[in-house]
Amino acid sequence: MASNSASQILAITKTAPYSKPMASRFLQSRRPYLNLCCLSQKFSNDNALFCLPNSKSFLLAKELEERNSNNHSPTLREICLDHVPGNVLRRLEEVGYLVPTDVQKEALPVLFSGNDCILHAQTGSGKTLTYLLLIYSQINPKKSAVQALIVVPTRELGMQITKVARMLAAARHMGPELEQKSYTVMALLDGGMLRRHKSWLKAEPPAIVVATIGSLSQLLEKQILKLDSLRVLVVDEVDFLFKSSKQVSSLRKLLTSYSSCNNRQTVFASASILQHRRFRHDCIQQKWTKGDVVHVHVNRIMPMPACLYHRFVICGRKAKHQVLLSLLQSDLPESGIIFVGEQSEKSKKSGQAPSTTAVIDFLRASYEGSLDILLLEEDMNFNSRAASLTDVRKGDGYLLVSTDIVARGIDLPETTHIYNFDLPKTAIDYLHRAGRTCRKPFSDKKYYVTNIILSEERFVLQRFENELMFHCEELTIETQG
Ligand SMILES: Nc1ncnc2c1ncn2[C@@H]1O[C@H](COP(=O)(O)OP(=O)(O)OP(=O)(O)O)[C@@H](O)[C@H]1O
Repeated sequence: MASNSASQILAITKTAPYSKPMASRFLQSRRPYLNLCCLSQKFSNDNALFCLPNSKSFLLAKELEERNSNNHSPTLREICLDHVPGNVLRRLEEVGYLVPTDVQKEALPVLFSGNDCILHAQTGSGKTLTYLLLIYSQINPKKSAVQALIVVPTRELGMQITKVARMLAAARHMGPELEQKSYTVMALLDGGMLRRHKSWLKAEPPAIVVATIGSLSQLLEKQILKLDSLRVLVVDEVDFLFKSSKQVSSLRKLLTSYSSCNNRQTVFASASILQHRRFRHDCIQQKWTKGDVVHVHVNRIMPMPACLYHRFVICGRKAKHQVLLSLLQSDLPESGIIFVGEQSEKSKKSGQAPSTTAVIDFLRASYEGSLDILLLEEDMNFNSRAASLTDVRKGDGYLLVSTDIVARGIDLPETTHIYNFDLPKTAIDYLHRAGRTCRKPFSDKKYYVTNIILSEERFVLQRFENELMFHCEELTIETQG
């Protein structure tokens, strides 16, 4: 460790066990000494620079270093060493993934030892990185064949996972021996440009494919996509896919006919696997996985993250919009998602506008805050859906009005508030909607889920509370007009 007390800048070497959030948490416990807003950090290959604002910095850095030497909790690098290529590990550190989350700590050793795995951990706990690291440990970039396949329920989630997979593959510090060949990742998602994908698949199959089941099935049936060299198969949001009557038969076929569990490692991931013992049994019976599949269940007594704070407001149907507005005015979210129920077929047939439109129109007319008001729902075309998510990710702050289409897997870490304008249908849907916030694994900030309900819906919410073991606090709102 080197210190420069004049400028109070410290260079701490061998900081691998410390991520920015972890260092921040440590320093936060010494808040009287520090104004954390002034803390910044830069990572190079193995070193980090902590810029600390006052004369206590040397002391703190020394303590950090001591902890460093006493710390037995393995870093992500230590867990992945000998399995994941060095260029991917360096990329991990460049983007700030240094300390493993609980699911990464528990599941990666199991996965690296070759077991099939049911990854069952809270929303926002880092399951994506877990299975991507397994994939990078297994695939050979020099081989031109599909070696890993990730199946997802929606185009939006597929785009997000493709981005993370490509980000890990984009190694800037590769040695000359690795520079010639990098990992290729293809997104085969509903609404994509399938003709272009077909020629690409034939000419030079990518190492990793991220796919929705519909697009995937078409290409498998036409034998344009072959899975002979498949080493890892991941099914993300597995409970959702098995529940979907449209997708389940194609999924079963993929798991047993197009490839065999004996020739691949299989990973099923979700924050909600109901009757998980039964599911594991089915996995083995149906030969979706090998017989020694491991159920990695993290935080089993707490299905939802502890940093979520749940509230409800009871009001009449006509007052809901006004209550939402009052909540936005008092909460001042950094960014928020407003979940609205899907339009029923009956209401569609009668030519009524969907509830999302009514909420959007109301907010555009009445909301005077600085957040962008955006819409994302199934009935929009794929380009408009992508445009909404791009706008959301621009980082200027948003209020995203959406249906359950964004409830599964979508990672928008800036979201501080969730509003259930309409209650979800099931406790599992509640869990996934709520899980669109609280997505910074080492943060101890509080995040809010607020339910705007009619008095007769109170028992439904109470049922969710019992099932998911959380407490929801009543809020009274004074509305204008
Ligand atoms: N080791 C890590 N250190 C810091 N941040 C991490 C780490 N692992 C994952 N993250 C971040 O945590 C967030 C949530 O991760 P991810 O999307 O994988 O959650 P998930 O478990 O798949 O959640 P869901 O069940 O909702 O899909 C992401 O923003 C990701 O970048």
